[in-house]
Amino acid sequence: MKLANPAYSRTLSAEEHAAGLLAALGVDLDTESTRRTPERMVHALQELMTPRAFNLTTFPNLEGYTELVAQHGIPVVSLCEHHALPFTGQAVVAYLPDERIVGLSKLARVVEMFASGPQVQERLTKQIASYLHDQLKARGVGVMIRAEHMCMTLRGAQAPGTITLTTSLTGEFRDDARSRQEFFAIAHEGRR
Ligand SMILES: Nc1nc2c(ncn2[C@@H]2O[C@H](COP(=O)(O)OP(=O)(O)OP(=O)(O)O)[C@@H](O)[C@H]2O)c(=O)[nH]1
Ligand SMILES: [Zn+2]
Repeated sequence: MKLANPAYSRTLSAEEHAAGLLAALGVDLDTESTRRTPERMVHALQELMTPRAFNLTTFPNLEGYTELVAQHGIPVVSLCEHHALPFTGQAVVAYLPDERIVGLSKLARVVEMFASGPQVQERLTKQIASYLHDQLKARGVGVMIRAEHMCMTLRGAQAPGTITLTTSLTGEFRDDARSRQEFFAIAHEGRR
């Protein structure tokens, strides 16, 4: 990862920037333990910002399954775009199939795809729902995320234990009161 900075006559590598940042904050980078810290820091951030590639495999809904399909406990690991600190939690993803059903593992992969990189929880939640709605041509998609933001539990407000809950509903989940109720009942049932 190269970061261009017009203030420099050449392009500094992300590693050099990391070393500069840590040194400016007073971290001694001249010990056996910290010598490779800038490199590790860049790799760690790259890991958090790079989603794994996958195919969104779907199958024909031959049985005409029309009820809700829901998955609980999908891990959410993302970076708050305001502080570049992690926020982590779990997602519930549900959809009402029409002509296609999705490979179940793909729900977790879609969450990872949008969670990778700087985010806000509201946008993440909405992106997952909109993407699945469009790709599956589902009758409805519901997403609920519960997450802890390190930027407000470890520092700043220092409010450990706070959990932020966001939801995004499309199609029948948004427009039909019964479907919406069913989504929320199922989403809260899986609460851990
Ligand atoms: N809406 C939303 N806000 C977020 C999210 N992640 C972090 N934030 C908030 O972004 C805000 C940034 O506010 P600032 O006042 O600029 O930052 P700050 O001075 O570090 O504020 P404190 O965190 O209150 O110490 C904070 O209130 C964070 O809690 C998110 O996913 N969604
Ligand atoms: Zn933050």
